[in-house]
Amino acid sequence: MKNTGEVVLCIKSLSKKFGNKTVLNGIDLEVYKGQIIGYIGPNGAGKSTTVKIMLGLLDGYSGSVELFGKDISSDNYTYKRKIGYVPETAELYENLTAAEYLVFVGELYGMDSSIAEEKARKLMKEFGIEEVFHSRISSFSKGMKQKVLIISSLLHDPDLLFFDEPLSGLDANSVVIIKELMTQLAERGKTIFYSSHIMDVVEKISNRIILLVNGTIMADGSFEELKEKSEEGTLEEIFNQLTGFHQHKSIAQDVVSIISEGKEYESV
Ligand SMILES: Nc1ncnc2c1ncn2[C@@H]1O[C@H](COP(=O)(O)OP(=O)(O)OP(=O)(O)O)[C@@H](O)[C@H]1O
Repeated sequence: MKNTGEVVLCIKSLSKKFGNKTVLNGIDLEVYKGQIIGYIGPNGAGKSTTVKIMLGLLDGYSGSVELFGKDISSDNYTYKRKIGYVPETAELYENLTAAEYLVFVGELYGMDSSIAEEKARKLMKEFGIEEVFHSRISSFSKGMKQKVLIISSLLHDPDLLFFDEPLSGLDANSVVIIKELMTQLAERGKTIFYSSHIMDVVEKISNRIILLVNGTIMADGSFEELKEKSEEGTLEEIFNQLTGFHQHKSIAQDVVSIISEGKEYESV
């Protein structure tokens, strides 16, 4: 996909092994300011591994990763202040209150604590959870924890956002807010790397979709471009076609018959 905008992220020949297993196999990628990248692929394809490398959480890779024009291996982590991250599974400090946690995260990003607290309170209000600002996170529902996580990724106004299944546990109203939020942030020049298995959301909000299979980029383009090439209707169908998966009916049938096997034994 061609774009003449400012390059925010540049990956060259990125490979990563865990033991003998090659998880990323020579990835080349340029991402431009204001893009919403739908980063998709089967379980175990290497999506989280790529994101963790870009965040400086994983090393021992080959190739190069540049964020905001600087190689992350030679930068002294100042680039991290421009990044927001919602991990797929997060360890929140649940003994802290939301206020304590968000101020702590804000300070990690170099924010003044009173500014972080004020912004955090306002954002909690927007997400409808202001009344639990001073409650311990351990008492929150899954969706409330997810909202705190999303707020913690946005508090410092990052330029690049990594969202790994950010809608997990959110109710339908909140999902609409986050989708709209992503669109508006991208319009303001923020770049969003959005990793998800919910294909209809990826299809609607991404202006570029990257499909990773076995550590290799198998498709890269707008939804319309992928649709044209694969001659399929929805992103879910394109995904199944490009990953060569057509056995959903027979697998479901096998599962149903395995489940009913126990019943035959019982009735004997
Ligand atoms: N720390 C690790 N040690 C060994 N193997 C790992 C480690 N982290 C990931 N892997 C392996 O690397 C492969 C890619 O994992 P990764 O988490 O990047 O996949 P993913 O595309 O994010 O998958 P999912 O959609 O299931 O979240 C998997 O086979 C996984 O088992």
